[in-house]
Amino acid sequence: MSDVLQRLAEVLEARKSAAPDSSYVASLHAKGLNKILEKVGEEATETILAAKDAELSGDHTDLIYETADLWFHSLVMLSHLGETPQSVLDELARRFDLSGLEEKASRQKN
Ligand SMILES: N=c1c2ncn([C@@H]3O[C@H](COP(=O)(O)OP(=O)(O)OP(=O)(O)O)[C@@H](O)[C@H]3O)c2ncn1[C@@H]1O[C@H](COP(=O)(O)O)[C@@H](O)[C@H]1O
Repeated sequence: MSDVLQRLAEVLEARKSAAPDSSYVASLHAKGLNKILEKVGEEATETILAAKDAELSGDHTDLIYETADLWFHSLVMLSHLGETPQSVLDELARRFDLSGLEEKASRQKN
């Protein structure tokens, strides 16, 4: 796993037992899954709008910023449910390996 994801996952985990008023992530955990999902939804919408603007303007600053917000809140959601970013990376790796094998098999057929 990327070092940043690993370190961030550790902080998010620690925030689960922190006092709600001590940090933003602790306050999200205290408010519960619905609040976290609301934030994921909001950030997804903001990312879509930023992508549309990026295409028109060629400026990707907001696109990167909003995507970071979306990834971050998705990580809080995973952490709240007892999951880790490593599980998602493993799934992506599994699909990547699978598609690599399919590509090889189709090359062998031709
Ligand atoms: N990466 C982030 C991160 N990205 C975004 N955010 C917060 O996510 C929120 C984004 O929501 P919005 O854009 O809707 O802003 P808002 O209006 O302030 O949010 P709401 O009042 O609507 O909830 C902002 O408050 C940002 O500060 C983050 N907060 C924390 N982190 C990381 O999480 C770690 C733990 O954070 P704390 O729990 O705050 O210590 C930090 O060390 C950072 O590494």
